[in-house]
Amino acid sequence: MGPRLGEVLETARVVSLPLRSRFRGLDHREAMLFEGPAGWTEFSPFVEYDDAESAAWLAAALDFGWRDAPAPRRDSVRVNATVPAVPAAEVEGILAHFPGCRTAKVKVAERGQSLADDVARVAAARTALGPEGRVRVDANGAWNVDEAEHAVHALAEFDLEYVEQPCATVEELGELRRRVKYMGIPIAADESVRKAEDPLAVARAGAADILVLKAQPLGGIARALSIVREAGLPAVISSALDTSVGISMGLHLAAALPDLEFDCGLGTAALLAVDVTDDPLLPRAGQLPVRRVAAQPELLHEFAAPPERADWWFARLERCWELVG
Ligand SMILES: O=C(O)CCC(=O)c1ccccc1C(=O)O
Ligand SMILES: [Mg+2]
Repeated sequence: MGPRLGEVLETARVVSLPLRSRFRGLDHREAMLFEGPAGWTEFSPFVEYDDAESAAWLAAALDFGWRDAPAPRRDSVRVNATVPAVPAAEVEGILAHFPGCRTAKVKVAERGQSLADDVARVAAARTALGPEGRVRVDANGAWNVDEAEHAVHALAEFDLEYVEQPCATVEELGELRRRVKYMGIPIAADESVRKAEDPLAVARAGAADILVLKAQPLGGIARALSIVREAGLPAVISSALDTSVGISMGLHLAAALPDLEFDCGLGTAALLAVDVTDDPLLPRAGQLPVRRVAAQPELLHEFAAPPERADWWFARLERCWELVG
């Protein structure tokens, strides 16, 4: 079945990849990569996540490295451009890294910024994409219900495709959804799925119209597929700012879904200044091909994390290994 720990340790490497712009307060992305019989795989919970939460990411990494992914139902996946909380003047430059993407996801509600910053950034994205483009926003749960309602009103003129995780809790999402329903702007749940004790609670409460799913935090492709099946809501598959190896895991999840009506947040390799392969999963003509990715030894070496960071990741791997069981 699964590997022995020694087998994982044999190929495991830790990288620290510079980002093109700050994202989630980061300017480098650390990730652990290792190779199983099914191919290269990625274990990259954010460094502040505790072991219990990170164990699901390890289960996903082991699943993708040691078991074949489900049969793909499509050979390419349309992706959105991901726009970090940059000044409006930088939006065009970001979008240029996502050639052919008709959809942009714009980060909003960044700490230290104002609603006017969000309005300017979203306006820039709408101007760049034109009236046929699709613009969605992601607040990562930062607004309370009143702030979210106010922001939705301020952003509605840019014709939003949906608002992702406007508030932190399922109750707040449900309340906001009732308040803005008349405007026809759907609510998507992200953290309320991937960080919740019960990922189906938000669907059961009728608090969201769309689920955003990430393969690693949900424990892998099979578990994410069963959440979609049981929730009965449309799904958007997204990355967690993974390397191209982790993106490939998300792509195989997106490719296995019976229905995929929204563009997926899997174009984020474009936010990295370097990757672990010289054939990265970068959007072309607004899409990614569904394929596996091999990490290249010379890039793993060139962008290796400092020794003390690698030691930290190996210790984390061993602690999470105990929890996965
Ligand atoms: O969905 C996307 O466009 C990219 C992924 C993304 O935004 C993201 C990346 C890392 C951590 C959290 C998130 C998020 O969707 O909140
Ligand atoms: Mg999100």
